[in-house]
Formats: sequence, C-alpha cells, structure tokens
Amino acid sequence: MKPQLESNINKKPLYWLAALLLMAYTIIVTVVYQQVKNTVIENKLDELNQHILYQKSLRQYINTQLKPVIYNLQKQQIISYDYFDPHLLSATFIARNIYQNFDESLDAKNMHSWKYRLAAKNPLNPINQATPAEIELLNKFNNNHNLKSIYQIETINGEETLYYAAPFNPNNASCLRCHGIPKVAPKGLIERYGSETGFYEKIGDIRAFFSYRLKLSESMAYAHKPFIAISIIIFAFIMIFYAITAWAYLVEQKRKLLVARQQEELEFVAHHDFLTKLKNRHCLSRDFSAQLTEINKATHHYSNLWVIMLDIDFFKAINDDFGHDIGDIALKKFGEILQEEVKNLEHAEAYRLGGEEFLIIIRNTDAKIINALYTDICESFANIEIQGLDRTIQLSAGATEVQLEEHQFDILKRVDKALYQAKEQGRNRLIII
Ligand SMILES: Nc1nc2c(ncn2[C@@H]2O[C@H](COP(=O)(O)OP(=O)(O)OP(=O)(O)O)[C@@H](O)[C@H]2O)c(=O)[nH]1
Repeated sequence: MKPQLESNINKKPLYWLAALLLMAYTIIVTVVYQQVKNTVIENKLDELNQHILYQKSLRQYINTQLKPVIYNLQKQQIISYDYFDPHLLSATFIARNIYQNFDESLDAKNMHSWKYRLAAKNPLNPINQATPAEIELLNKFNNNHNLKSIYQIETINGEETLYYAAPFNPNNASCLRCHGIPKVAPKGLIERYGSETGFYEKIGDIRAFFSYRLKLSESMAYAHKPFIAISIIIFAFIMIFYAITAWAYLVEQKRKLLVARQQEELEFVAHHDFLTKLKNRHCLSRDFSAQLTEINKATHHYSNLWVIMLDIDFFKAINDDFGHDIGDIALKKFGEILQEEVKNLEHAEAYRLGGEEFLIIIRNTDAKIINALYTDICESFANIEIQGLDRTIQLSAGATEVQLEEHQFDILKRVDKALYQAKEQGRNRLIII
C-alpha cells in the first residue's frame, strides 16, 4: 500500500502561516482597540470641555451676579455684615452641590458621569480636604502658575480612569475676607466652619483646584459592540485568507508529490523487472561498473567480488506442462527467494537478466559461502508450494571471483561459461571457475 499523499505533505509552512496570522490578528485588534479607546477619550474630552465651561459660567454667575447682590444687601444693612451662608456665598459649595444633584440624576438614569471634586490643602469645609496625592498636585500648580490644567489616564483600584484637574485662580484681596484672618471673616462663616481651618491664606497662592474623573470602562462599554463586530469581521477575513492559501498550498504540494511519485515509479520501472521486482539488466550494468571501480581502488574494507549466475533447469517444460501463468508464479517466487537471501548478506544484490536467468553480485566472500548460498537457494526453491505445480524445480549455477582490472564483459562471459558447464554436466549443480 502506497502511503497517502496528504500524510507526506509538509504542513509546517501552514502552521507558521497560522501563527503569523494569529500574531497579525492580535496586533490589528490591539491597534483597533487603541483607536476606539482614543476616539472614546476624544469624545469624552469634548464633553468635559463643556462641563468646564458650564462650571466656569456657574462660578462666574455666582461671583459677578449673585455675590454683589448679597454684598449690596449687606451694605444697605438689609442683611447683616456678619451674615454668611455657603448656599448663597460660596461658589465652591454651590458648584459642588449642583454637580452632586447632576451626578445623582445621571446615575439614576444609568448614564455615566464625570465625578466632580474640589480639593484644598486648607479648606473651610472638611469635605474639600485634599488627599496626599491632591496636595502634591496642588503644590505642582502653586510651583508653576503657567500650568493651567492636567489630564491623564490613572488606574484606580485596577480600573482605568480619565482624570482632569485645573487650579482655581490665585487668591486676591477679596478672597481674604473669608480666608484671611478669622477676626475679619463674617461671623456666620465662623459659626458654620469654626476658626481652625481655612484661614491665613496668602494673596497669590492657589488655594484649591477642581477635578473631574471618569471611569473609562463605563465609557468604553458603548464602544464594545462595534469593536467586537470589527474584530469578528477581521477574524473572518483572516480565516478566509488562510483557508484559501492553505487550500492552494495543499493542492500545489499534492501535485508536486504526485509528480515526484510518478517520477519515482518511472525510475523504478526503468530499473526493475516487472514480474519479479528484482533489478534488471540495465541496472546490473550500472551497478557492476561501480562495484568494479571500487574493487580496483582496493580499499581496506573491500577484499573481493563474486558473481553467481543462476538458471532454472528445464523451465520451458514447466511452461509447457503447467502453463505460462504457473511459470510466471514460479519466477516470481524465485525472485522473492533471491531477494530474501541477498538481504541476509552484506553487500549483495540480485538481478534478473531475462527469462529464467538471474545473477547475484556479492562482496567480501569466498567459494565456501557461494556454495552455501547456492544450496540455500536450491532448498528454498525446491520447497516452494505452487498450486498446480507438482514438480521439484532445480537450478544450475555458475560462479566466479572477479579479478583486478577485469572488464565487465569478460567476467559475465566467464560466469556464463561456468553456468554452461553446469548445464553440460547434468544441471542441478554449481560450477565455480
Ligand atoms: N512463464 C514465463 N516464461 C518465460 C519468461 N521468460 C522466458 N520464459 C520462458 O523460459 C523458457 C526458457 O527455455 P530455455 O531457454 O529453452 O531453457 P530451459 O527450458 O530452462 O532449459 P535449460 O535452461 O537448458 O535447462 C522459454 O520457454 C521462455 O518462453 C517469463 O517471463 N515467464
């Protein structure tokens, strides 16, 4: 049975291609994901800008519209000079509360919101107390007044967040009314927050900053569906490409293997006998020349070369008495016996010269071994069982040892002569000359 062509195809290039495409797919998907993420971030930053503008408008309204009205009422003593209520007079308080309401409304509708926060190192209201990280950022703003904002991606509890922070304007004289010396601060303010913190600020210092934080995973959620769809489409394209390439490769490799196998078969047919599958006369002449060249070099592992010519006795009679088909079977069996015998010998090869004539070339042997070989072959051949053939088949053989610098033609002539002598002397024997 010939092995299946498919199992002989080298599939390594296909595995490499699969690995390469998988790598390319991973890179493409990562790039696409990054692109989607960047787009989400850009959209969110646009949204944030609107928040900032809104917050600034709100603070502007409080500082330029609301507070002057209250101060005017205080001036007219309609409201006491010591009156202070953050609901009316603290822009940070009002902004924080409005944002809190806004956040709660968004959360109730499951809409993802930016979380607004104020942070001060020395706040009146403890709710605005800066964390160590925020204090560090506040110091950064104070050390560099040109730094108008920062935004960065920060991982909080293993979750990516988009963070934006911007400083308030540096303190001016009017700020110090509430953040200077407690003595000059409105009594209402002291009553509410005490005089421990929030005071002794200096003009020019940045007292606080506001920040917004957004969970990126929540914002990315709405981009997941298109991202997965794009990933599936890219995967499908890659799979189709791989399938077509693999199919074309397999077809081409199969074709190449088929051609190679046909060439091998042609080669075999050209050098072997069709019936016995032994090497043929054409092959003998080629092999014999090579062997003679070797022996003439007289290398140490190559002492001598022997040739045995074998011929089945009265083979015509077998054909005539039992039929040509039985004769064919006998020749085939004989070929198998020779093949088996030479397999057990080192450096031996059997050939069919034609008809019922065969030849064996053996290296490194002697007349004793040649005799034993002939006897073995005769015994094996005598013992074969062929249905419809009830005759013991015998063999005649001639053998000779190759001499140095001898020509192939002369050796074959001598061994043929030995065989002829065996026939002449009554067949069923080996003659060595
Ligand atoms: N069945 C079969 N017969 C073959 C084949 N090739 C040659 N022969 C026959 O082998 C026979 C050889 O006959 P001969 O040359 O007269 O030799 P022989 O009958 O063996 O007699 P000796 O060699 O003198 O013992 C012929 O009848 C050929 O037709 C083959 O491939 N198959």
